[in-house]
Amino acid sequence: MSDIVIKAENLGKKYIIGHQAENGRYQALRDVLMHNAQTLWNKTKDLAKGNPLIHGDTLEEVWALKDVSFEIRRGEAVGIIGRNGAGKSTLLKILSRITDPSAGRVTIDGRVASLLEVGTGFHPELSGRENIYLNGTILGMSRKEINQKFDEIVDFAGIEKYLDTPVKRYSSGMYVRLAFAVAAHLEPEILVVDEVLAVGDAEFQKKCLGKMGDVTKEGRTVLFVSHNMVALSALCFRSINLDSGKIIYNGHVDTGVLIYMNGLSNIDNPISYKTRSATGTGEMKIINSFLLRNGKPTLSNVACGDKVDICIEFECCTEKPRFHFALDIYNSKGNRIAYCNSLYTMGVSWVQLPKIFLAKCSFPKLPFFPDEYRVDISIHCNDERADYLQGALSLKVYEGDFYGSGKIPPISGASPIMLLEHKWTIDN
Ligand SMILES: Nc1ncnc2c1ncn2[C@@H]1O[C@H](COP(=O)(O)OP(=O)(O)OP(=O)(O)O)[C@@H](O)[C@H]1O
Repeated sequence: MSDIVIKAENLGKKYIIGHQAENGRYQALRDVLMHNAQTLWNKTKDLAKGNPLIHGDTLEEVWALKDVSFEIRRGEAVGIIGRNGAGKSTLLKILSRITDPSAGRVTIDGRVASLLEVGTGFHPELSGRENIYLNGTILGMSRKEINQKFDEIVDFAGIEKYLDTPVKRYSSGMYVRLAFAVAAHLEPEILVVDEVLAVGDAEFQKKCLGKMGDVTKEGRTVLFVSHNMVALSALCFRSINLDSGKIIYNGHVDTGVLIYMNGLSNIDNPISYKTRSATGTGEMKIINSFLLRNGKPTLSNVACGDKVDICIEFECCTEKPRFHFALDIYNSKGNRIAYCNSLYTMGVSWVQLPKIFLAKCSFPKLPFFPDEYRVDISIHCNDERADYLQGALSLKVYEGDFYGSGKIPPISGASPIMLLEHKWTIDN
C-alpha cells in the first residue's frame, strides 16, 4: 500500500435505536434486541390474557458515518474535527477495530494503539505494571522490547509509587497518564487518540502533545480527535472535518479549524477544485482558495481598510520543490492593478513542504476603492509554472473607513483606484 497506511473506502456505520430510548441515552443493538425480546414476551402474555396489542415501539436507523473515504500517509498527524455527534468517535472505533463498519471497508497497514476512552485496553484488576506488559503483548512486542521501554513509560506517567496497585484504584488522572504513556511509548505504527487530553492537567497535556509530535517525527502516524483547536493545529497538519457522519472538508488544518470555528458547512467557492487539472507542469496544484475578512471566511465581500487574507491551499506532487506564488489582481475595467509575487516580497524561493499546505497573502489594510476585482493565482515550481487559476477569487470591495477618521471617501464618476496611506501636516 506504499506510504498509505490507512485507506477508508465508503465507510458507513449504522446504529439501530429504539424510539423509546430510556433517559435519552443511546441504545446499542444488543440493548434494542433485549428490549424487543422483552416486548415480544409481554405482547404474547397480553395476547394470551386477551388484552389488545399496543403498537408504537419502532426501531430507527441512525447512520453515524456515511460514505466516508480518505487516505492517510505514513507519518502524517491528522486531526478529526466535528461537533458533538458528528461521528468522530465512531470513526476512530472502526479504525481501532473496536467496532465493525456496516458498509464500505478500511485497510490498515500497521499496528494501531488507541486511546479512545479512559480505560480502553486496561484490565481493572491488574496492576499498572501488569497492564503495561499486557498492552505491549497485544501490540505484538516481545518482553525484552517492553522492558526497554518500561522505565520511560513509568517516568512519563509519573506513577512509580502505584506501579503494583490494581489500576481500578487509580484516580482518573493517573489512569489517563498511564494509558497515554503506554499507547505512545509502545511503538505503535499508528496512534489514535480521542480527546483524552481533556482529563489531564495543563502540564501533562503539553507533555502529551510533545510526545505525539515526537511520534510523527519518528515516521509514525497519529490520528487525533479534539475540540481543542489550539492543540489540534499545533500537532496536525491536516484535518478531516465531519458533520452528521459525512466528510465536509479534508485538507490543511488551518482551513479545517476555520470551518469548524465558523460553523461552516465548507468554505464555499464556485470553482470545483476536485475536478480541475493543473494548468502548468502539475508539480504543484492549487486545491482550494478562500478569503478571510478580518480573520473570518467570506465569499467575496470586503471593505476598504479591512484586513484581508487570500488563502490558497496547494498540493505538492514532486520531490524537492523550489517554489513561489503570485497573485494578479484586475479591476472591473480589466486593468491589472496589483501583482503580488512572493519571490519579490520574500527575496527567495521556498524549498521545503509537506504534501498539502496553505499559503496566505495578507493585506493588513486593503487599499482598493469600491469595485469588483478578479484574483488570478499562480504557482511556479523549479523555474516553471506549475499551476495557474484565472479568476480563482473575486473581491467585491465596499466603502470603508480606510483612514480610521470616521469619514468615508465618496465614490464619484472618476473614482481613484487606490487609497494611499499618507499624512497631512502644516508647518508654521
Ligand atoms: N452505540 C450507539 N448506538 C446508537 N447510536 C450511536 C451509538 N454510538 C454513537 N451513536 C450515534 O452516532 C452519531 C455519532 O456519534 P459519535 O459518538 O461518533 O460522535 P462524536 O463526533 O464522537 O461526538 P462527541 O464529540 O460528542 O464525542 C451520533 O448521532 C450518535 O447518536
